[in-house]
Amino acid sequence: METVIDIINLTKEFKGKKAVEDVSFSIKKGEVVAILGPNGAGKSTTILMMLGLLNPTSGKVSLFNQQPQVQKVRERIGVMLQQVSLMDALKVKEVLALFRSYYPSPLSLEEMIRLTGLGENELKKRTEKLSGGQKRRVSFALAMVGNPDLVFFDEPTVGMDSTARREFWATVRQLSEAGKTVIFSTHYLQEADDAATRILLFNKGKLVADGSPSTIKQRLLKKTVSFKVQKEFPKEQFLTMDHISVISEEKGRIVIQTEDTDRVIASLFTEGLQISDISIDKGRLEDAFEQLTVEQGVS
Ligand SMILES: Nc1ncnc2c1ncn2[C@@H]1O[C@H](COP(=O)(O)OP(=O)(O)OP(=O)(O)O)[C@@H](O)[C@H]1O
Repeated sequence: METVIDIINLTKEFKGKKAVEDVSFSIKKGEVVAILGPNGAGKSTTILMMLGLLNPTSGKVSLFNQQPQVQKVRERIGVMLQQVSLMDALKVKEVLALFRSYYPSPLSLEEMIRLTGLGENELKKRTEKLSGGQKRRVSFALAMVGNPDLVFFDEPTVGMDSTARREFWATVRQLSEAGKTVIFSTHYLQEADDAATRILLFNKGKLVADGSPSTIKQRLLKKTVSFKVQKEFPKEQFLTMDHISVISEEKGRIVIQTEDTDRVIASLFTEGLQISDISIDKGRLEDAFEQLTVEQGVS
């Protein structure tokens, strides 16, 4: 599959402070990639360098095997940023027509409407009369106007209601199926889990995890088996088992952290221990995210 983005040892310093440090990854055609991380993690700085809007201190970015500033590359990129600024005096339809005129082979107006769900009503409105959610729809349409092969969405669903969100992600899926590459940043972890084929997790300027949502979850979620015991629990013996990482006692229950809850249950029964009130907790993505961004350095 064609490589769309190649980032090699990318570093950005602001006044000697590293905002992005030695980040490398590549993205292939058709991937839907979520860029996640807490405030100040380096997401925006990385995206701005990918777009060629900020020069790296060191390292290299290439889009479609060329520098991001090259005009032919720019024509293949669509961007929707957080701050939507539209030309106030114009109607939505006029703004769309104006932007269409900038591109060599733009989408038809009908196609833009179909993709973004803009209604006749909204098209006739002046942009300053739009609600926040409607403005984002227009901004989405403008990102798509040049029929781009690569699209960047910065926190795309902020201000959208749940229906608009669902529609937006359904459209993103269609775009990916049509071979477009999509990169988005979000603070909604569930959204990254649902919509992305891959998650890049940033923390303190570094890329701390890179993988499919399920791989990341599998590696990071704290899965536990907990239960009550009649007699003393043979902790030392269980800690020697390779599928068990931590054993603790909480509120009169033994809690075993593990990557494989099935094997823990099997081991408990093989040992013939008298246990009761077993509970299995598969962990939550939100917690995994917290854990990862607190504990640094998981890669
Ligand atoms: N133009 C700038 N000048 C100085 N420091 C900057 C500049 N832009 C970003 N930084 C710093 O670089 C670090 C990374 O910022 P960045 O905006 O990339 O983070 P982010 O992950 O996008 O955060 P958020 O989720 O809050 O948007 C922060 O410490 C920030 O203060």
